[in-house]
Amino acid sequence: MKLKELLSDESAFIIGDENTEVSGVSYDSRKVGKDYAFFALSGHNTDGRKYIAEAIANGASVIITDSKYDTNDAAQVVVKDIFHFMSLFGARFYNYPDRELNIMGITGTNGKTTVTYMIESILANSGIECGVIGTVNYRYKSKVIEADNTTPQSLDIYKIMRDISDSGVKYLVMEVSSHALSLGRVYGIEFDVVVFTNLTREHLDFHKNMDGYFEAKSVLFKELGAGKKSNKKCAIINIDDEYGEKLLKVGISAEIKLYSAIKKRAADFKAGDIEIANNGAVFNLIFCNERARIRIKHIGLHNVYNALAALAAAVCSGISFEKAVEGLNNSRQVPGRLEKVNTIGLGFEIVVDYAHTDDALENVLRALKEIKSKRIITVFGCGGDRDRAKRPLMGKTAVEMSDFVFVTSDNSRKEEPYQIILDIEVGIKRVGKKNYKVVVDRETAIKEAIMMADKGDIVLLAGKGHETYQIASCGKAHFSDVEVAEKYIDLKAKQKVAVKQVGQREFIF
Ligand SMILES: CC(=O)N[C@H]1[C@@H](OP(=O)(O)OP(=O)(O)OC[C@H]2O[C@@H](n3ccc(=O)[nH]c3=O)[C@H](O)[C@@H]2O)O[C@H](CO)[C@@H](O)[C@@H]1O[C@H](C)C(=O)N[C@@H](C)C(=O)N[C@H](CCC(=O)O)C(=O)O
Ligand SMILES: Nc1ncnc2c1ncn2[C@@H]1O[C@H](COP(=O)(O)OP(=O)(O)OP(=O)(O)O)[C@@H](O)[C@H]1O
Repeated sequence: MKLKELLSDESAFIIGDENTEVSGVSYDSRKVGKDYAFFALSGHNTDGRKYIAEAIANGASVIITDSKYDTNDAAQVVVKDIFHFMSLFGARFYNYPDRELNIMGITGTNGKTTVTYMIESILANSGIECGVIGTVNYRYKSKVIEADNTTPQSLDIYKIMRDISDSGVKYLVMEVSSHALSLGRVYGIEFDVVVFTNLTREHLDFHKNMDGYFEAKSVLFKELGAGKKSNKKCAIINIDDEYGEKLLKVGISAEIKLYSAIKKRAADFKAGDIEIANNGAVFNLIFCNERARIRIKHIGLHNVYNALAALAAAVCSGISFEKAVEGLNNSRQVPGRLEKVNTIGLGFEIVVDYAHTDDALENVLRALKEIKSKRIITVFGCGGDRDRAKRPLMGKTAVEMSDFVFVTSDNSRKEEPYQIILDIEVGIKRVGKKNYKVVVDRETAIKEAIMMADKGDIVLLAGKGHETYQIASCGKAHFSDVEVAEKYIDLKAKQKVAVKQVGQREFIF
């Protein structure tokens, strides 16, 4: 493909031959091959411009930058907004795979992953295969790609979309993070259905304030309908959330469908008569003249909202209400979201959940409180190099809604774990609670929680969910809450047997 075929009417200043051949695209010099176009992105750790020489040495024929670079060894395109330009370039390089797919984009602070899994189950129930891009992984057919980001860079999205479409799959369900929206990772992608789940405090290290965070999310809705696809587009909004209401005012030029559960709002998809049990939730779902009793295996009111969002997205994508209901009722467990660990008959429960905001923690603890348990023992920490302000809020929520809390580490990254815990303790001390213990090492904290647990208790391991790693200043090491829990469940079971045996012997002699 010639460079000039990949350029369009965006403002771009070309230095060199526009007939230069382009055989690949990359924003990472280490992945550049012969005749690649290299995008020199300014990053948060380093500047891609520093790697231009390496990219050229690896075979780059074109360099794309946002300020002129001194070289005669490759053609150069100087652009104003490199992230937007990269997305449009990717669309042309991969020949607009988004136009061949029915794409659902899910955004919001919490629930994105769960909703994508529910939609995947609904589609599967209708015999429809779909690709999924999200926090847990990127997958289609039998292919599973490890996820570095919830929403990857535009070039990666276009590459995956091309592969998905070429494999014969027609649907894509994608989580769209606020970072992706701010950094142009989905710029120009032609979505068919977009969903807003909720907006609560998160990522304010990046967005500065809630207005900035909301602005980022609203981009997905403002841009819906732009592009070449002629089919009807649909925006699905949780109207029980105050930011859902705000979203209605941003100017959406597509059909809007609202969903509501507890607040008696006028909505297209409504849940009523909600019953939360310890094995799931049951509720009535009403859409136009249709009504169904839904039984999902996911506990908690927040999952009723997720189910409404998923069903609405599926129906707006052409799935019949009846089939969507059937699929929802059969939707599978989401890895690391209220995932139960087998406690081999010890009489208490262990639940692993990805809650890493105060709102998510509150929702999960509320869901667990609805299941009649003796005590709730929570293990949690907060991530390093990320939004500091949520730490005391999570501390407060944890001690107020649990019987006992182990405050520990969770991806401390370059920060000192104990420093993060001190921030958490600020919130705990503010409410004067003493029902907690600091155990910096996460494995030890999980062990202590399991050893403390007794019949009828629930141990919540919050924050890491599906993750199989722990990131600290020394690097990334394998770590899984589920595996660690299983290890100490096993130990506790063995100790119990040993105690029993000792007891029996004492009885015999
Ligand atoms: C803050 C942020 O968005 N960072 C993303 C960004 O990395 P960065 O800016 O740190 O990149 P950098 O290391 O400074 O490098 C700058 C440029 O030089 C290039 N480079 C670098 C080294 C080299 O040898 N050669 C080379 O060409 C890099 O490829 C890059 O293009 O570009 C990377 C490649 O695409 C992303 O993986 C990375 O996400 C990091 C891992 C991250 O943690 N991002 C978070 C904040 C994020 O985006 N999260 C949201 C979800 C949030 C949520 O809802 O929970 C997400 O969508 O994932
Ligand atoms: N609709 C919801 N409202 C509030 N909290 C929720 C909701 N759904 C899930 N949660 C909580 O948020 C956690 C993350 O859920 P999920 O992974 O589905 O959301 P997400 O938006 O994909 O999050 P992330 O972007 O951090 O990956 C869950 O483990 C649960 O604690």
